[in-house]
Order: sequence, then C-alpha cells, then structure tokens
Amino acid sequence: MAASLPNVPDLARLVQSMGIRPEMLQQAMSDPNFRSLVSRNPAFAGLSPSADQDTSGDEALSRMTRLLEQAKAIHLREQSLPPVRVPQIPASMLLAGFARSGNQSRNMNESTAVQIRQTFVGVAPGYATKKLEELRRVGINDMFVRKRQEGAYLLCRIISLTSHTVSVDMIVEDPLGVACMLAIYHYPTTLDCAEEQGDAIFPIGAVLAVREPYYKFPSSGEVPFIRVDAPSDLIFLKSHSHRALLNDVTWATRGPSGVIRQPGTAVAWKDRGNRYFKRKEWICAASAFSDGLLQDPENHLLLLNRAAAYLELGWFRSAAYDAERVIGMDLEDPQLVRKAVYRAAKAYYLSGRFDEVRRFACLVSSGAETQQLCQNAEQRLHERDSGEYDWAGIFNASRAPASRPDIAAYQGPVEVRTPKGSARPRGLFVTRDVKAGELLIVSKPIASYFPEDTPSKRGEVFMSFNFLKNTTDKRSDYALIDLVVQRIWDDPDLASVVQAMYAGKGFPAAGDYPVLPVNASPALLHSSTPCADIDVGRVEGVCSMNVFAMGELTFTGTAPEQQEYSELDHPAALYELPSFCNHACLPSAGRVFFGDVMVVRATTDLKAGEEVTMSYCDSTQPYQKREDVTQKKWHFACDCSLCKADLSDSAAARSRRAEAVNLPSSPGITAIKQRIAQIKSTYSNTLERRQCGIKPELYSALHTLGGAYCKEMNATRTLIPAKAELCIIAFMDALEATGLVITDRSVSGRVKEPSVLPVDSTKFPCLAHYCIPTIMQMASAFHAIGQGVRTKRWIKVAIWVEHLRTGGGETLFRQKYQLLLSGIPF
Ligand SMILES: C[S@@+](CC[C@H](N)C(=O)[O-])C[C@H]1O[C@@H](n2cnc3c(N)ncnc32)[C@H](O)[C@@H]1O
Repeated sequence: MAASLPNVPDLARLVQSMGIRPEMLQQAMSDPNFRSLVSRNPAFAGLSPSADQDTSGDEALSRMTRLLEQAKAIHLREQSLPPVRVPQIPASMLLAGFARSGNQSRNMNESTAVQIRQTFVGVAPGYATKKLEELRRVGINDMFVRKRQEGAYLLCRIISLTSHTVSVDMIVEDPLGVACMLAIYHYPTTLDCAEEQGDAIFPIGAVLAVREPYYKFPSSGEVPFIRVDAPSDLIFLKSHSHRALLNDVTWATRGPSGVIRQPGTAVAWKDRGNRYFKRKEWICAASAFSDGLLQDPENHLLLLNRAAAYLELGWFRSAAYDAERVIGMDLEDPQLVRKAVYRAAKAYYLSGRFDEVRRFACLVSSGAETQQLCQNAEQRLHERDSGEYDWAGIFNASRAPASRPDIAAYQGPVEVRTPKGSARPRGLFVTRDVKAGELLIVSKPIASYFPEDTPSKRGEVFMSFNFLKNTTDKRSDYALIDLVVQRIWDDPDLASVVQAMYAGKGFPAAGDYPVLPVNASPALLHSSTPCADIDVGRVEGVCSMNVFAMGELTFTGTAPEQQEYSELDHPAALYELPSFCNHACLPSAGRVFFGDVMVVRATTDLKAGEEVTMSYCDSTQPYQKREDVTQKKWHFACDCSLCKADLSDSAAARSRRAEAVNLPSSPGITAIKQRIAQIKSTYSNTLERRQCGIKPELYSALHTLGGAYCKEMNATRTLIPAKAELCIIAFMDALEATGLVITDRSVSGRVKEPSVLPVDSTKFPCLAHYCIPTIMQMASAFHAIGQGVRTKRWIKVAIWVEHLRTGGGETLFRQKYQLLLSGIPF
C-alpha cells in the first residue's frame, strides 16, 4: 500500500516548488530509512507507517534505486534535447512568483515546518577557467537554455531577496532589464545558512558577473534558471579593477527597491563586519572587512578582524597573511600587536605549520595564549616526527561529540606510487619492512562533517541523488562536498591535491602525487573570490570515491557517550593519504578513528615495497556481495588472498555459502548449528584457502552461536557450566576462522602456563577488529564459570590485539572497553 502525502499545509506546494513530483515523494515514503525519519517528526503526524507498509531492506533499496533511476532518466533526457531560446518572462512576474515561494518558506513555523531538500551530484556542466577580461558579455536573451555559454559572461544585478533550499536562489536582471532566476550551489557556509544570511551574502543591488553561465530548465517546470555549480564562476564586481568593466554599462531599469545602503567608510564597514562577527556569520563578516579594505587597504583593525573571521572559516593561509601584515606595521598598541601575533600563530598552528609557530615563542610581544600555542606546537612537532602519541588522552578527548582531536598528522614509512611493470593501479606502499601493528599514518581530514555541526532543522528530509555512483546519498555526503570547496577556497595547494586524487570513471586522469607547491598569490584578494578556479565536478567525484564514514569498524560496547545517528546522516570525512590506498578484502592495514582523525596501522608484517591496502567493504560478507561493491562502485575485481581462496571453491559452493549466510536469522541453536554445517561444507581444502587462512562467513556464524548460548543462559538466569563451555568453544572456533592461532584451547582444569598467552602472538589476525568483541564475550563466559586465570589470559589477548590495532596499550584498552570490562575483576 502506498503511503499518502502528509497532512501538512503547504507541503504539496513546497514539494512542487522544489521540483519533486508527488509520486517521487510517494515512492520515497516507502523506504524504511526515509520513513523512520519522517515518523520521528511531529510535522508528519498521521503519516506513521502501518505494519502493512513495512518493506524488507532489499525491497526498500530497490525502490530507492528506482527513484534514483527516474531522476537520472529525467536528467539524461534533458541533456539529450537541443538547446532552445525561451520567450521572455517579465521581471515583475518572476519577482512576484519568487517572492511568494520565498515568503512561504520564510514564514514557516520552525517547529512544524517540513523541509524537503533535494539535490543532485554529478550534474555540474564544467567550471570557468578564463579570466573575466577574456570573456565577452552576453545578456539573458542572448543565451540558450540547456547550454553552457562558453567564452561568455553574464553581467547582472540582484533584484530580490534570496530563497534557500540547497542552493541560494535569487532573481537577477541584466543591463537590459531582462530577469531570470540564479541558483548558486556550494558557496561556502550557505548549505545551512538562514535566509537572512543569504540576503547578506547576496544583497539586493549587488552586481555580479557569472562566467560561462549555464542556463537550464528545472527538473520539473518550464521556467529556466541559471545554475552556478562552481562558486568560483561567480564574481562580485566590487574592486577598482572590476569597476572598469562597468564603465560603459547603463542599466535599463532604475534598479531594485530594498537596496540596503552600503557603508561609505572603512570604519563603517568595520562596524558592520563586527556585527556579523558577533552573530557568527563569518563569511559576511569577512566580506564586510574585505570591502572596508578596498577603501583603506592599510587599515590594521580591518586586517586584524578579517584574520579572526578567516580563522573561523578555516582560511588559515589568508588569516596568517593578514595577521603578519599587522605585525609588520610595528604598531605602538601592545594589545593589538599581541592579538596579531596570536592570530598569525593560530593560523599556522591550525594549518599544521608547527615550525612557523615556533617563530613566535621568543617574541616579546607574544602573550600567554601564544606561548601556550608554542608549547602545544612543540608537542605536535614531536608527534609528527616520531609517531609517538598519547593515545589514551586522545581517546578521551575524542569521546566528545563532533570531536576533532588536536594532534599532528604523521606519515610513517609509506609512499604513494604507481608500481612499474604491473597492472596494479597507483597505491600506497611501505618504504621499509614493517611489523604488524606498526603505525603507518595518522591522518587529519581535509574536511570532516558531523551531524552535530549543524543543529538539525526539525523535519528536514535531505535527498541527494548521486549520478556518479548511482546511489541515494546521505546528507553528510553532500555536505562534505561543500566543506571541501570551502577548504579549497583559500588553499591552492589543496586544490592540486584534490586534482591529484582519484575521482572515478568519466573524469580526466588524476594529476601526479605528491603535488608541487602552487605559485599563487599569498592570500585571498577579497573573501568573496577564491584563490583558484574550483573544479566542482571533480570535487564531487573525489568526495564520492574517497569519503570515509568515520566511526566505522570501531566497537567498544554501547558506551553511553557514543552518539547515535540517523540512517540518513552520519559523520563523514575526506582524507589525503588514506585515499590513495587500494582495496583488499583481506587488507594489509586497518583503520581506527579518534574523532575525525584516522589512524592506519599494518595488520600484517610487510616487506619494503609491499602494498598497504584497506578494505572498502565488510570482509565477512560472502564473495558475491563483496564483488558487487567493488565492481559496481569502484569498477575493479579484487584479487586479494581471500578472493583467491573464494574463487578456488566452486561457483556452486560459493552460491550455497551465500545462501546460507543470507538465510533469515533464527535464534535457535539447532538452526544456527545447521547453518554452520552448511557454511563449513562449502569451503574446500585448497592451497589458496590454506594460504589465506581465514573463513570470514564461518566466523560470523560461530560468533552468533557463542552469543546464542550466552543469551539462552541469560534468559533462564541459570548458569550451566557445560553450556558456558560450549559457548567458549564456539567463540574459540570463531576466532580461529579469523586467522587467530590458538595454542591452548582448554576450557577447564589447571592452566599449565598462566603467564603465556593462549595464542601464537607471532600471527596477528587480519580481521582483528572482529576479534575483540568475541574475545571479550569469551572472557566474560570464563569469568561466569569462575575461571579467573583463563579470564585474565584472554583479556590479555584482547589487549594484545587491540594494542596492535589501535595502540595505547592497556591504559587505552581499559578506557575504551570500560563497559565491557565492568564486573570482570581485571
Ligand atoms: C580510493 S581510490 C584508490 C587509489 C587509486 N588507485 C588512485 O590512484 O588514487 C579507488 C580506486 O582505485 C582502484 N583500485 C582500488 N583497489 C583496487 C584493486 N584492489 N584492484 C584494482 N584497482 C583498485 C579503482 O580504480 C578504484 O576505483
């Protein structure tokens, strides 16, 4: 039964105005993830799904896939049609319609408003690289719809307030008075900004040049609009150099009403900027200070304040430049000098240029805050150069929501290269022999997103259709693209790094890596213009192919501070070095996250020159599912030792195994045992299997069996030692299926060598992260039957595995598994 549209006034109109056809929404409503969000929203009261609407995960997935396919078909159809000219729509009509829909969304009551935000990834038509002076001016009526106007720019001015869904939209007019809607995507900080902030960034009356504009029809509707995907295509015509372009321009209309008078002096701009700053509207503040500096380029207060705004925006290069300029002015006021020194030091610190921070340690003019930064910088330099970290302290700090630990990045014995004389693609390799557990990389993200960063708008339903991956993405996946654009805004070297990263099929080959420093101007000339043209399409590709969901593969029990995220939004980040790591289902390296910091360690001994691989999928899934992920999303066939072992079994055996794994879960021990027997019978004793040494599907089933014994005893609240032993044996079998070599399988009697671990500690299990919960449950079972020595020995095994996986030894282990350890005297 199809879900009916929610009984919320304006929703239907809102949905329509966003280009979402009602039937598309109907289909989305049949997805359980989507519905779970909706059902938790009071605005959707009356829409709670009834039992007969429930669908299995697979069914929901195929519905979402159909929704995506429909959207893609509309997009492709539109692209296949020839460009057309359109009849002119009077500006007054456009303005009236736009104001009506804008007012509706502005007037929505925050608590009951339903906002459906739909967007697409993979539709950017390109980005402009030619300077404005090299382009010819066109008017709106000169443009064709469904066409990017190459070699041209549109001169226009804003004549409406803004409206905001995913893009910031407004009505603009050209000098002839012809109007159209302009939609700006990916402009820094606008994804979740308030309407008023949109109005301040794009104020009525502002004159803009849109380089190589793309005029298009909306996904539903007939009124075309100009879509700006690359925010660097947009130029605010403010500076003297740009004013020259306006000299011969006359405007046919008297201009819009509602223009807010611009400050006439640098001081007035400063005051305006300070007001924005207080409201944490950093980009508006930076723009106001920049405008003031256009009038008075040497104004130290404007430079100092702009440095503070840039720090908030993550534009550290320009923040340091502005602050250094103030330091260079030798001001007499010691307080101002102290501020300048601190802001410069902070900019270097936050951009990881810790050596630069050192410079400020001996300055008489530096205050206590700077001195503290200098001390911290010494600690960071030690981390960066030695790879020695206080992991327990970092773990503690990373328990806070949206944590971004203050530590240095580290590049251990690894390098990115393309293997010569091999079909292997470019990847990450060790430069010397390393041991299992050795630290390879500590990576701070290029950009990271936590749902907590943006206080969620109640009732928001964010749908991002990704045509590059053919997936319906989470809000985080889309938000990450904007954050990367924001980071690139002020960092030309980072732009080259992104250019050098894999962006997926359909993009020009990635550039060389490592990248050479870019010869660019030392800072932003104005906050509204990025340091380089931004290839947004490539940023989308890079984010799509390299995003990491932070927090995956961590297991600490259910710690109360662990944040629960909706299925539609979760923490996500983009990293530099880890993105060059190729995949293996049975990888040579594993990752853990401390907040948004990714730590990569070897999971096996590696000889110099061997490849560092990580798993892109759940390695306990059967071959077919893993292959599906690597082929469909990444377009390659994995040839790791696990895949070789699986392929050495017959195709029929692999199918039977997949079938057994996919059987609906049954809690009964007999059923689980049957499934184990079925799975076991599908593995052949081939050379490849023996070399690989693991049976992940069997691990999962045996772990479930051990858990079922525990559950049974918990349910009856009776401890039956014989059953506890069966449970322990199942867990041991499970651990052996992950490659752990157990040297003492005894479950009762005297322990012969209590000080020796009951495992071969020269053989580290590749699937270490799966082992910990199993070992901990087994230790609990030993504890329950009064086997104190065995309990301690197995916890020591867990510490050994966890240390090699995460570092931090017993101290970190105790903190991390506090909850699981509670009740076990250790
Ligand atoms: C995240 S990138 C990894 C780094 C990439 N090789 C590069 O040059 O930047 C993912 C892409 O690398 C390639 N790749 C990753 N693992 C692979 C493997 N095991 N075999 C072949 N190609 C692989 C695929 O093209 C995949 O889409």
